Amino acid sequence: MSRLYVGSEIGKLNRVILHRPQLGLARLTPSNCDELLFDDVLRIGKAGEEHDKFHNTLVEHDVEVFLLNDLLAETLADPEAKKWVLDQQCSELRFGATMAREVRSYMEEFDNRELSKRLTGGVAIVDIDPELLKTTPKSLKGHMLQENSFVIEPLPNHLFTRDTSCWVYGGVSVNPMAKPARRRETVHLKAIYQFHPMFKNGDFEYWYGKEDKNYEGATIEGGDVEVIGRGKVLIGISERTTPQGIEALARSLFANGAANEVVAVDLGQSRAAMHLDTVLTMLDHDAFTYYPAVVNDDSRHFSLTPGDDGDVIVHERQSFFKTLAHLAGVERVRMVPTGGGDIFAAEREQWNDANNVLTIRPGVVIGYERNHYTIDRMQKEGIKVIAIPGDELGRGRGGARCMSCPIDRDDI
Ligand SMILES: NC(=O)NCCC[C@H](N)C(=O)O
Repeated sequence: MSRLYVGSEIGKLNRVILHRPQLGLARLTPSNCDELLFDDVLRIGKAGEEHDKFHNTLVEHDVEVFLLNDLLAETLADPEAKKWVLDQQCSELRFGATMAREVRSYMEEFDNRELSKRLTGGVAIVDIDPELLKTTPKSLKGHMLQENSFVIEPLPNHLFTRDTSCWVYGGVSVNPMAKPARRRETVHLKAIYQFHPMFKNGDFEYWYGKEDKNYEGATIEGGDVEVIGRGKVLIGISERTTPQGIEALARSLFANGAANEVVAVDLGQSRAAMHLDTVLTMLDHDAFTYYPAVVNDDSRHFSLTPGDDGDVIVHERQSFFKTLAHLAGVERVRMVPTGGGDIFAAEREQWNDANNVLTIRPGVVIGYERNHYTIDRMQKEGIKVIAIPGDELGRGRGGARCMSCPIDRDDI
């Protein structure tokens, strides 16, 4: 059984989960893309090519890649897993009893590969039979469907595998997502981790999100969670990750002795800086890239440490850069800011995920080639940047770090 363990942000990256988006992107239109958290419609073929380039770059650098649709299809081969996934995705609460039956029997006809594709890419009313549901006298929802309605909503943000689940040391958090457009993604990751042969008997813990319950406001998204190493974890308080979510994850990590300190940093609430990794990412033992307009030495931040009886002790700290040095276990940190032209260049490059690079070993990162000012600055600090195209993929507002979920990474 291969190791399931993520010991750091920058140690040698061994295995990741990616999602190559196709059908999900084909469903994006100008009228639904806002709701689906994309800023535009994409050129699907081009986005696929860019993703292949990212995938191949990882393989060339000795990283083993697993694709979400393959893992999900293999998971669905287990009848218990298939039943569980369909119970979740075709529930009566979602459709009403009659329509739930119709949708379920439609989905059950697919082979596992096609079912995986449809669960992630969505099913539109026109894919089934528009007449069938409209004329079902017992389904009120059926009567209300329009020609462009979805029966199973597409999940184009599965592209950002970092967010839906995140591995922290010897376990995983299957994340309760903040935005309705992403909540169903978690069902697929839960199914994979519970039933897929690679994970089913794996030696790992569940830190958070495993129970089938409403987590209300206690949301976490993996883009906010950075595993610094040496038992330290840095988490953004953001548009997506709440203080109560962080506290719950910290308690669970501490209860198991998996972490000894969690630092939570306030990022405010904005779409541009929706996750910590859109404004701050670790590049090397002592180097981070950051977007100073959102996160800087004055950022409000708190240290959570284990207290008595399972409680956490919270204390506010001063000087965020000193805290980063403390977390990284170094004397001082080198901070590489976004951009390098003027303030406009910095804002443009942050928007295009200049800070959202994927470190594959200390001092070596993968990032979008378009962010040349930030790349230049990183190179001047001795960081090796492997540039990939991302003009289409970037319209979903995520870069290489967001598009990868490490499941095996070395300690530092
Ligand atoms: N970690 C990240 O920053 N992930 C990017 C997520 C982008 C996606 N369109 C979203 O809004 O959730």
